[in-house]
Amino acid sequence: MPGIATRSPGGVLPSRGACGRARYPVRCCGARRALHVGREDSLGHDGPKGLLQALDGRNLVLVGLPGAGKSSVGRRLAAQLAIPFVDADSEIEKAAGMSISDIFATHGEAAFREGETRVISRILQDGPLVLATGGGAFMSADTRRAIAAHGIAIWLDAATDILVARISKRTHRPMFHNVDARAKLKELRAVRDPVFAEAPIRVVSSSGPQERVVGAILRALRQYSLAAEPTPQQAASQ
Ligand SMILES: Nc1ncnc2c1ncn2[C@@H]1O[C@H](COP(=O)(O)OP(=O)(O)OP(=O)(O)O)[C@@H](O)[C@H]1O
Ligand SMILES: O=C(O)C1=C[C@@H](O)[C@@H](O)[C@H](O)C1
Ligand SMILES: [Mg+2]
Repeated sequence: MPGIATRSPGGVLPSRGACGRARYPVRCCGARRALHVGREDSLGHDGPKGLLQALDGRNLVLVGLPGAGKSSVGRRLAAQLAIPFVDADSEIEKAAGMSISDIFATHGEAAFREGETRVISRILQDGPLVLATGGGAFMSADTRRAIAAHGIAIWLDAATDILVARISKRTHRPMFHNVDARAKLKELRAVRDPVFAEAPIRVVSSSGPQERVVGAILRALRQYSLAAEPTPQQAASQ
């Protein structure tokens, strides 16, 4: 789309390993680390530093339906980890110099999607950071590949009733203009959930304090990193 600039060319980014699962240097204190999973201190004994080390500079990329909490929970997650937070929708609006509603109205959805893929590809190169994607971003195979190469996709999922309640308080998403929010969400869910399910981590974005969802993400990340195979170097040092 004219007007949506990227600092780097779009397309698939150089891979650092298929989904990266087996390449995180994670087993720094071996199985003992598993004891920390599920405790109140979801960051574990060595706090954000240890988790970030385990993630090896990868971005944490929130995906999920509109209203799942990608932006609001993502901002809190980044604050806890003391890494930058970037919202892809806001970056697209900044790059285009207009709101998403205006992009849809002026250029159409296909042009928005092209711009979205390019902008996300560019942001992923600036990690480690927490990236909140737009609700439809993960549907792009190019974007999924770029996320797998540079980060970990975390599917924030929520019950339809919860999403409807959250969405009906907002007016800034063109997809929900003049339509029945529940029907639209069901339609989106049918198409998108099987694709969101490709994300290696799924966390339920329940109602209640957003900090609880952040805690659930941190525990899931720790579990995920614990499940990874140690690199040969780590195995040697254990
Ligand atoms: N866990 C939660 N508990 C209560 N309210 C929440 C929770 N998560 C998000 N919300 C609220 O739901 C609304 C939608 O959240 P948010 O904008 O973060 O969703 P999103 O996934 O970024 O949506 P979009 O794809 O449209 O950008 C906000 O008003 C936010 O405060
Ligand atoms: O679900 C979607 O397709 C969208 C969600 C928003 O985050 C925006 O990216 C845009 O409104 C499209
Ligand atoms: Mg958002």
